[in-house]
Amino acid sequence: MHPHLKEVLFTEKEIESRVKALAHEISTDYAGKNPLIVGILKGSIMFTVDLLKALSIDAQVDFMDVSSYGNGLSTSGEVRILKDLDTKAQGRDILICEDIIDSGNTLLYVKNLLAHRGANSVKIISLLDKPAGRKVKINGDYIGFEVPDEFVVGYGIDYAERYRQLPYIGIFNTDFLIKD
Ligand SMILES: O=P(O)(O)OC[C@H]1O[C@H](OP(=O)(O)OP(=O)(O)O)[C@H](O)[C@@H]1O
Ligand code: HPA
Ligand SMILES: [Mg+2]
Repeated sequence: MHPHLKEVLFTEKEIESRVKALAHEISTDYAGKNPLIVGILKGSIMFTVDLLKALSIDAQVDFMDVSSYGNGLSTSGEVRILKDLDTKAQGRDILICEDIIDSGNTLLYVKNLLAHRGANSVKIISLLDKPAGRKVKINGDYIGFEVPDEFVVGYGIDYAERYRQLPYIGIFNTDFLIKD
């Protein structure tokens, strides 16, 4: 375990098997469709790639970069688009692929935006759900794991751009907070 973590929540093996089960569910539910998987950068990079590899249906992928956390532990509440989709949302079955739903601000914003652009359907898949963090009413359609009210890192998820490379997910030890 990385020395800046308090605890490992999900091992590489546990993540791998949960992602495969989610991919199986998606492949069944979207059979005969060609969903557009929209990965939200950067936290969802590993999850989006692993999910895509495990799908048994045709799908397309695109990315949006939206950010609201900066380098801190709490959301600014203001969601900014840093990179928009290259693909038209109009008429598509969109599956937004996230690493974590915490306050819900990011997903509420992205879901409304894509629905406004005339998508045929917009659903949410998130590897992690932190219900205790919720500030707005939004839920995922597919969830990998529930997490406690702690700041988690690893498998794409960062604190101040660190720990994304870890193949497992754990609780960040706030003794290692960067103070300025
Ligand atoms: O439900 P919320 O409170 O909105 O939090 C969830 C979002 O926050 C994180 O992204 P962040 O803004 O840190 O960007 P990053 O993915 O590039 O780290 C995370 O990856 C989610 O996208
Ligand atoms: O628990 C978290 N960890 C990292 N980034 C986050 N963005 C929202 N919640 C979290
Ligand atoms: Mg972040």
